[in-house]
Amino acid sequence: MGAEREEPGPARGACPCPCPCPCPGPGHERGTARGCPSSALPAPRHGAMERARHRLRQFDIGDRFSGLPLPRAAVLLPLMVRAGRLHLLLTVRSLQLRRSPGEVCFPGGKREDSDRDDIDTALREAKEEVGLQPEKVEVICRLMPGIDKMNNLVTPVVGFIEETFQVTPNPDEVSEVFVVPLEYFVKPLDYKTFSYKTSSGYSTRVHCFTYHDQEHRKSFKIWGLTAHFAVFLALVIFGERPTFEVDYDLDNLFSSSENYFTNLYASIHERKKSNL
Ligand SMILES: CCC(=O)SCCNC(=O)CCNC(=O)[C@H](O)C(C)(C)COP(=O)(O)OP(=O)(O)OC[C@H]1O[C@@H](n2cnc3c(N)ncnc32)[C@H](O)[C@@H]1OP(=O)(O)O
Ligand SMILES: [Mg+2]
Repeated sequence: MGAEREEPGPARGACPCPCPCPCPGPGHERGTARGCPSSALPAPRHGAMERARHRLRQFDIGDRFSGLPLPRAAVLLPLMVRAGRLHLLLTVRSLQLRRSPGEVCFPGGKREDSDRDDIDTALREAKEEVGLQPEKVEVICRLMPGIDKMNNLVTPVVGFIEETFQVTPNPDEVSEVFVVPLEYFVKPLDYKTFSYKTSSGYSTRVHCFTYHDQEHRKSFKIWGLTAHFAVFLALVIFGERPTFEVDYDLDNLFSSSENYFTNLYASIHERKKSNL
C-alpha cells in the first residue's frame, strides 16, 4: 500500500505525493499533489473532475457504518475523464467464479484481515483484479453502502484514475474491462426496471442498463447492486433528475439514500432476530 493516511478526512487515499511533508498538511490535500510545496506532480485540474470532487465530498460517509455486524466488502468506482466527460470503469466477472459468474461489477471484493478499512479493501482488490496500483488512484470518498445477495455490507469507494491507465485483468477473476460514460446512468438509451424481493423480504427497485459499447462492439448488461451504485454516483455528481424513476427524494438525496439503506439493513436485522 501507499503512504500513511489520515483518519478521518474527506478526501482520503494512498497519497501519490513523493514529498516528505506531513500528509496532508495545511493546504495539502491527501491523495493529490495540490497545495504541496515540494511536489512535482501536477494536480488534475479538469473542470468536470473539480465539480465532481466537490459534489462527492458532500456525500462522504467516512467510517459511519463500520460498526454494523455484517461481513464487509468494498468496491472501487473508478472514474476517469475521456474527451472531457466522466467515465466509469467496470469489469465482467470471470465465468469460473463461484458467485455471480459473467455479471458486470466494479473491481472489489471481501474484506481481508490485512485491510484497515474499506478503502484498503477496494484498492487491494482493484490491484488484484485489474492491475490498478493504489498510488494511481485519487480516493475521493466513500458513498452510502449497499447489501448484496449474501448479506455482505458493500461500501463503494470513489476514486479518480488516469485516462491512460492500462488494464491488466486477472483472468481468474475478470474476463473483460470496459468504460461507460457516467451520464449513461441518468440518461440511458436502453433501460429496464423490475422489482426484486431480497432474502429478508424487502422489496426494492432493480435498475437494468444495456450499454452498447462501440470499442468492444458488444453490449453489456449492468444491473443489481452494480447499477444501484452507478446510478447513485451519477445522481450525486450531476444533481439532475434521471430519465427513469428512482427510490430517492432527489431534493434530499443524502437523507433519502440513508433512509433507503437503513430500511434495507433493518429488514435483514429483523429477519435475523426472527430466525433466532
Ligand atoms: C439484486 C441482486 C444483485 O445485485 S446481482 C446483480 C448483478 N451483480 C452485481 O451487481 C455484482 C455485485 N457483487 C459484487 O460487486 C461482488 O460480488 C462483491 C459484493 C463486491 C463481493 O466481491 P467478490 O468479487 O464476490 O469477492 P472477491 O473478489 O473477494 O472474491 C471473488 C471470488 O474469487 C476468488 N478469488 C480471489 N482471488 C482469486 C484468484 N487469484 N484466483 C481464483 N479465484 C480467486 C475468491 O475466493 C472468491 O471466491 P468465492 O466467492 O468465495 O467462491
Ligand atoms: Mg471481486
